[in-house]
Amino acid sequence: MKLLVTGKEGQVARSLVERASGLHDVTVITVGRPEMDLADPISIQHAIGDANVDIVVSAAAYTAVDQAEDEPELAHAVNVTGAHAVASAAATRNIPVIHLSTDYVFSGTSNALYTEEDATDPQCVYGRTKLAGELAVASANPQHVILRTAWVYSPYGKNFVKTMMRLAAERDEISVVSDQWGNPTSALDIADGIIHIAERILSDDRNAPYGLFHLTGTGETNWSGFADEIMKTSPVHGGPTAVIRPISTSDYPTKAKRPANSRLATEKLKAAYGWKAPRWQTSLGEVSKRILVG
Ligand SMILES: NC(=O)C1=CN([C@@H]2O[C@H](COP(=O)(O)OP(=O)(O)OC[C@H]3O[C@@H](n4cnc5c(N)ncnc54)[C@H](O)[C@@H]3O)[C@@H](O)[C@H]2O)C=CC1
Repeated sequence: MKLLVTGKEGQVARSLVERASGLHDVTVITVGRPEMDLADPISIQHAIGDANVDIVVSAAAYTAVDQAEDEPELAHAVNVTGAHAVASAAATRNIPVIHLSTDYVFSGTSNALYTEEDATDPQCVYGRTKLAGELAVASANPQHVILRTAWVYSPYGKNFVKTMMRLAAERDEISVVSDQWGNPTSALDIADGIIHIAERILSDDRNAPYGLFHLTGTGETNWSGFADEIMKTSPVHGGPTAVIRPISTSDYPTKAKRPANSRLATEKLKAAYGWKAPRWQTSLGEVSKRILVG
């Protein structure tokens, strides 16, 4: 099986390359800037048209949540027009697309886990562009699996786990918000899930269940609880630790509004594809070790 993944340096793209390298029957090729720019639809046509692949994984996105408030046009060009062009280029070649989306499509005012059927109401530019991107992908390519994920971390790129470890090396105490709830998700688990889904799509002769699914780490916490767990696992692998001080969102203002609750229900994915991510604490242990020990 050959996968084409957008974004060369992204957490999910690099995790897919890593996981595929351990499998003899999965090849991953990545395309990204400068030759493939999501803001340039012609470059997308070239990148996907030239590749002979089984599945396209649309993982690249404008992911700077706060910066998007100042650059709504660019965020829209990448997350909506670009995502549409990727899905459409794949559709022209009869290739299914697996597209990544976000928990930030929800307002966060519900206290329950959000299902795929729940009403969306994004509160920030990033969330609005990712929601419009979902609709654009679905309309461009009937063979689509859209995966909403959340709170992504990995050994690669910039993420919350690495930020907490850096801050712990610099200070004794770190203030972290405790009133935003969600599901920490390892990009390595996302990669495993994507490979599982892609194999199913191909083995079912492309009659696999298409549509919208939630894929996150199993279990939930708030950012302060996530930080606490990082501070527990870090010293196990010789890393720094610090005291985590819970604060409220009002004490840590950000440009983009985040949902207070964006915990996602993942039963639909489990029922359709028989796949579920490990508990988030288990995956965090693996990633912490990778960051600290290699
Ligand atoms: N990081 C997170 O916490 C979350 C991510 N997601 C979604 O999951 C997917 C994967 O996220 P990550 O791997 O964490 O993202 P990332 O931020 O690590 O990587 C994004 C990639 O997109 C590329 N990119 C950005 N603009 C581009 C452009 N104009 N043309 C070509 N490439 C461009 C970047 O160069 C980078 O390689 C994205 O669709 C994101 O929206 C969803 C929920 C949470």
